Amino acid sequence: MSDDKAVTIPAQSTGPGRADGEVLLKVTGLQKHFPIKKGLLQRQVGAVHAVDGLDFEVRSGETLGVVGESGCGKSTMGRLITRLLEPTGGKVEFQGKDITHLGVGGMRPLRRDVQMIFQDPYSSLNPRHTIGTIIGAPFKLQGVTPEGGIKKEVQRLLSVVGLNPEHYNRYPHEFSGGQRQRIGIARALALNPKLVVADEPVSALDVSIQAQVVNLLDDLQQELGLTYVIIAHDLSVVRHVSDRIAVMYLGKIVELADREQLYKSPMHPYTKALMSAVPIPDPKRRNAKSERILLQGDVPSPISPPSGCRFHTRCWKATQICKTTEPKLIELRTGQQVACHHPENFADQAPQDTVLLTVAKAAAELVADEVLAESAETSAAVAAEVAAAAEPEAAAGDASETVADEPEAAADEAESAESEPEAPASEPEAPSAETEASAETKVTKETGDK
Ligand SMILES: Nc1ncnc2c1ncn2[C@@H]1O[C@H](COP(=O)(O)OP(=O)(O)OP(=O)(O)O)[C@@H](O)[C@H]1O
Repeated sequence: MSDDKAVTIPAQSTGPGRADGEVLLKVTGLQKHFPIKKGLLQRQVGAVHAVDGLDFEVRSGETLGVVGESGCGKSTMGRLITRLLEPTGGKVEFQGKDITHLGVGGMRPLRRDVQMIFQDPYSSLNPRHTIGTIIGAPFKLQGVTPEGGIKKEVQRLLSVVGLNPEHYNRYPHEFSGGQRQRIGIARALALNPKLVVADEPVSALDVSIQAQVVNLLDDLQQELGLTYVIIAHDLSVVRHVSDRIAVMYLGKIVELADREQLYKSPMHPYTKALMSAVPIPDPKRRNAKSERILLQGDVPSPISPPSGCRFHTRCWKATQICKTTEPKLIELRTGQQVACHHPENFADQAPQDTVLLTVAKAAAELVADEVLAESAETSAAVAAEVAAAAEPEAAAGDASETVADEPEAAADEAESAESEPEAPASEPEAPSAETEASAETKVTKETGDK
């Protein structure tokens, strides 16, 4: 989908309890490493860490949006949970049943319950088959005869997805892109599935058609009680249809939050960067906090992902701990999990670590001053709130002290993003010039090796 074109999709209905259903799908430590082989003997010389330890749940009736840049492992994740791919590690449970390593035979009954809609409506439909044959194929594969026969059921499905049932005998090339995607949706719905995984369902379509297909998916969810995992490379589509959103970066989930919370106060810097790239269609809001965050360089190779936090090579907040220690995905706020040492809109998780890496300073140059200042301000305000809530008594006595301390630390942070690193605000004593210089040299040397 083009970045400069905004998709105007009205906010979708969020029925009561839509996200409160039973857990339909549970994924634990899910991994997929594609081996890289070389030579005559086809020895394995490495692996593409496409999906590298995912943990999440999908509840009945909800829509989980999964976003991330190209190559971060979204499609692989989709194929793993629909069991089109065999995981390297971890566990996939569907309705409490472990389906991680089920064979073709074991998966057959489950194929009815879990369906996938593919990105490209041009290549995912066999051009030699009529749409009647295409949509009717799942019945034949499963040996199911619907009431009234396959033809009648296929015609019913055609009208459900907004196509003319009379077109049963036409071929895919006789339909437009949007209509072909409707055919793909009808095929996915044939066996009345519980979970539908849609991999970039609208990104191959014309912008004007995208909203129609998204609305169709939403209507079908209301009518048929479907559960969706919708994969997209940016937030402009999933923001309107998802109850929760998982943000992926290099094979990992870096943030998983309720839609509202993610938009109101994203915590991972990468989420913030992705959100800044979403065009704002409302002209009144065009100038409001819409500073675009440009990310430095490309996504690193999933063959040898960066150490620690994988985003540290492009993050404007990265410090030494980000390079050495992988942050765990933890629930910092109810309904919002994040894997970050220095989250936005929340108290710093590693406040002692304030010296920015050289790469972070380079990344900060691509981020508008306003964004850096706002980031420092909100983080400081939240930190003060958290401190006050944690120690109400102490806060009552030392309120002025606590509040006065935090913005200073934050101001240091903003400053250090632009200038040479300052002495860490929380250190009891400023480190000597020598210590500071050696820290900087070490960082420069290490990052120079990249
Ligand atoms: N069959 C495969 N063999 C080897 N590497 C693969 C295979 N499939 C995917 N990959 C690699 O795994 C990584 C993740 O790919 P994946 O398609 O899941 O990402 P994505 O986020 O869906 O990207 P896109 O939006 O471009 O499809 C990429 O580096 C890709 O090259």
